[in-house]
Amino acid sequence: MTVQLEQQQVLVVDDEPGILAKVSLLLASSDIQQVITLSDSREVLPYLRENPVAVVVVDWVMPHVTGGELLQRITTDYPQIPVLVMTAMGDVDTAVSCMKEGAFDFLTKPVDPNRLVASIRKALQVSDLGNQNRLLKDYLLGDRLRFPDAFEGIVTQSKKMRSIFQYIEAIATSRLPVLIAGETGVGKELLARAVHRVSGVRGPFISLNAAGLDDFMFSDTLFGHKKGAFTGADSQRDGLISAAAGGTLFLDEIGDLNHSSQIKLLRLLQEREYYRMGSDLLLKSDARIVAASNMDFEALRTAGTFRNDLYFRLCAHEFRVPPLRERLEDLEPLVQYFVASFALQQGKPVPAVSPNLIPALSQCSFPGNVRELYNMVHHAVTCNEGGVLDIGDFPGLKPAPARSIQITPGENPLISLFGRFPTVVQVEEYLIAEAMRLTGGNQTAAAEMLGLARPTLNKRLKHDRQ
Ligand SMILES: Nc1ncnc2c1ncn2[C@@H]1O[C@H](COP(=O)(O)OP(=O)(O)OP(=O)(O)O)[C@@H](O)[C@H]1O
Repeated sequence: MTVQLEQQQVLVVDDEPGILAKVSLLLASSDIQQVITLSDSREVLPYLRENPVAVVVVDWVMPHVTGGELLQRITTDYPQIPVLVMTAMGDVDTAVSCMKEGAFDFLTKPVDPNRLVASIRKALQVSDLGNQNRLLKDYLLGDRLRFPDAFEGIVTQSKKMRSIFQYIEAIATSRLPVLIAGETGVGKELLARAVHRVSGVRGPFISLNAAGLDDFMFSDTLFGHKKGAFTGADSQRDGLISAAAGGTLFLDEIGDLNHSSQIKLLRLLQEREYYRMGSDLLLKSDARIVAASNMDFEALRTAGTFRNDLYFRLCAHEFRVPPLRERLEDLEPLVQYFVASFALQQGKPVPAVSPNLIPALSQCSFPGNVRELYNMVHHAVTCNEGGVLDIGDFPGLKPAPARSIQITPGENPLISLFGRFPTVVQVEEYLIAEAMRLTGGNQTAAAEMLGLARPTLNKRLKHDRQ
């Protein structure tokens, strides 16, 4: 769950544009890419309200809002953001007062480039660690979600699923791709929609299923084409990537993508740029990519059918949705939810669910996962007329075998002793009788052996004699 350095924004504030340009260049050449500069200190607080900034570097002396005032506001309102202060006044008093106010570091102008880069790197690490700590704390503190509405319609009681919800919240502000793995029908698309909702982007959620698309179909559907690009291209097509502007592009069945399409997708992910078919005009995309597949990527990569570089681009954030058979605690709430919604759709009273049904369903392996259960319940509710949904409403479903424990006498000393597995009362009686026998009837010694008070043993013996 690490927050990648690539996405961590460094905000540099100085009223001298020349210094801002120098610092940007220095940081870019030191592989710190996400640098935002502001020369008007009045814009800093509004910017922080809207953007996930990891580190702030401020000049101490600035018109309008001074570095000191900013430092105070940031350390109060955003205690998780380390603030580095730069100042031309290398005096001890300023250094002491800004460190007292909670600055992360203090750098004297002209700033030594190596020292500045080293200090920002350290601050980024601290910020990243802070993020992880907060996430971990949230996780340990329990089940709380910050955006429960985003997960509405995903029915679950599974801890594994709740951890996925928390992971989705943790990566919400990142714009890096997300890869969702899991068998068919586990709910990958539902979770992709949750990623979209939690991230709060304004654009739409656009879905493209890559299964069975050849390179031409994939390119045309995703990137669109220019009018006249090929026979039959009577008008321009914008493509789904254009439709997903400012939103999320969900690429389903990504493991099916052929080699040429993989290269085009890789370019889109690396450069955030693409061409419509038949056009030389380079277009930009800001859509967030969420991809899903029910295939085993390790096997695909080993077999050479899926490019390693594309995989590593896609899996900046990655999670696996467990199959239904690994979260059987979800069976009952899902059945109840589907029964109620299908009955409502069909204008029927909601049938009761027989207590035998869930144990019987628990025997199924559900290769089609929640989708398979959905279809089974749909069929059962449609056919049911008795008002109670039972095993008979599910073709081929067998009752769960009665729970009987077979123990052979040789395997268990209790069975050898009692002839069958004894009850608690039988064991108590046996223990008391044995203690009395071994102590020659001495109740005090027997009570001690049994861990009982003597009056208790006495009472038990009297009771047994009655
Ligand atoms: N936890 C859930 N609560 C309610 N409905 C669910 C849940 N999980 C899955 N479903 C339903 O099951 C069906 C399959 O879900 P979805 O399409 O998200 O699965 P998928 O993993 O994307 O499948 P595929 O790999 O075949 O594309 C949908 O009708 C979805 O609404």
